[in-house]
Amino acid sequence: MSDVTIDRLGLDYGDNTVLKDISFHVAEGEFVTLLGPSGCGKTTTLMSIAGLAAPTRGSITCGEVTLFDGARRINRPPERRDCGVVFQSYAIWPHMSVADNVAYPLRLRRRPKAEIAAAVAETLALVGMGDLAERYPHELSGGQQQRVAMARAVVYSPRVLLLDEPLSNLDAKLREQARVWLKDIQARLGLTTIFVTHDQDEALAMSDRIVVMKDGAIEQIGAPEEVYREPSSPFVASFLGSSNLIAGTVVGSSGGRTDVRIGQDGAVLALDAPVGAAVRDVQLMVRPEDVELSEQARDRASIPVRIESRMFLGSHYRYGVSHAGTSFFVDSRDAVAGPTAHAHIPSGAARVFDATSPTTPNQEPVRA
Ligand SMILES: Nc1ncnc2c1ncn2[C@@H]1O[C@H](COP(=O)(O)OP(=O)(O)OP(=O)(O)O)[C@@H](O)[C@H]1O
Repeated sequence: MSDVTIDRLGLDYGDNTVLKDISFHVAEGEFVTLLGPSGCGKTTTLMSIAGLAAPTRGSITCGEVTLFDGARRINRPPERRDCGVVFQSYAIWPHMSVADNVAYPLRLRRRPKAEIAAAVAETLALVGMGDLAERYPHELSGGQQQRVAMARAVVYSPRVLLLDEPLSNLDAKLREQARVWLKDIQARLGLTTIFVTHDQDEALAMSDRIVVMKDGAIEQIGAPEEVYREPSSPFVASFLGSSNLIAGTVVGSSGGRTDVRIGQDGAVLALDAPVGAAVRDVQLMVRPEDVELSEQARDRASIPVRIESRMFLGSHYRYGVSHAGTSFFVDSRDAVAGPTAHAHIPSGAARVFDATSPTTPNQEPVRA
């Protein structure tokens, strides 16, 4: 088995607690992404698994093998962890040819020459670099160097693949192509993979599950659709995709439905979202793409808005609108003339968060 279990992993640099006892599990063959803003501890988590950072407490296991256990003082050296690592910088040897770079992990493991030659040829073919085996890194493009780094990481069939922002040095177009081939190789080899990025699009596009991190703690773990559509906190909502966070006041609730007034004196929205009995001040999370904008009022739930700004984003327009002193964004495929219009927020489109409770790790949305 090559599943990975992180159990209450903590890491301090002096007084600075960088990992706050985090726990998650990566199933065999699964592609899990650590996503979060700069400094939240993604790389430290990955490097702890690789054996290149020193956790203070907790444990890391891969299948039956304990890689690290603070209480039992177990700390396997990196070369005995069987983890293939690809760094943002690629870290391929400049003085070695492509073939020698890829052969390097096998030579370290003292594999027979014929086996090395066969594995290098097979792996270079896998990453589409078969014709460039004799080139040196300075004779390669960034995308090709990245393929060499990937080939070197997978050539010895590691139990786990650890990827630290491997696509971030590529330009936008190459990056999109690289997502596809990297995911394809991972799936073909069935490699248990942990991927670090701060790019939400990359995380949504590639992952089986996403671990959203903030300040050394886990905010939410779930499938891409789940963390996008059902964020557990305003932080997750605003980190993944565009979100409006609209201040409101609960003016009534019953049977899983809640009436929320926008701002102090705006319209009242009837929402399919339960809230706790004592909750009054709330934040509504609504995605711009879920709000509809029309020139005429459609029904009683239509909200009159003033159009404050308009951006053309290719596939749609993004309008900045205001209603009773509250501003939010609305996406619309069609141009709307303005200066006034009507916004329609479907009853199921908003998530309701208690505005008075701090955003704590793993916080669930407000429930009845
Ligand atoms: N060797 C170190 N000594 C002291 N503090 C460190 C060390 N390495 C990392 N840190 C701190 O640990 C925190 C987490 O860093 P880490 O690199 O894991 O974040 P990250 O989420 O990967 O960020 P980024 O996306 O910018 O790489 C940061 O506050 C960083 O300054």
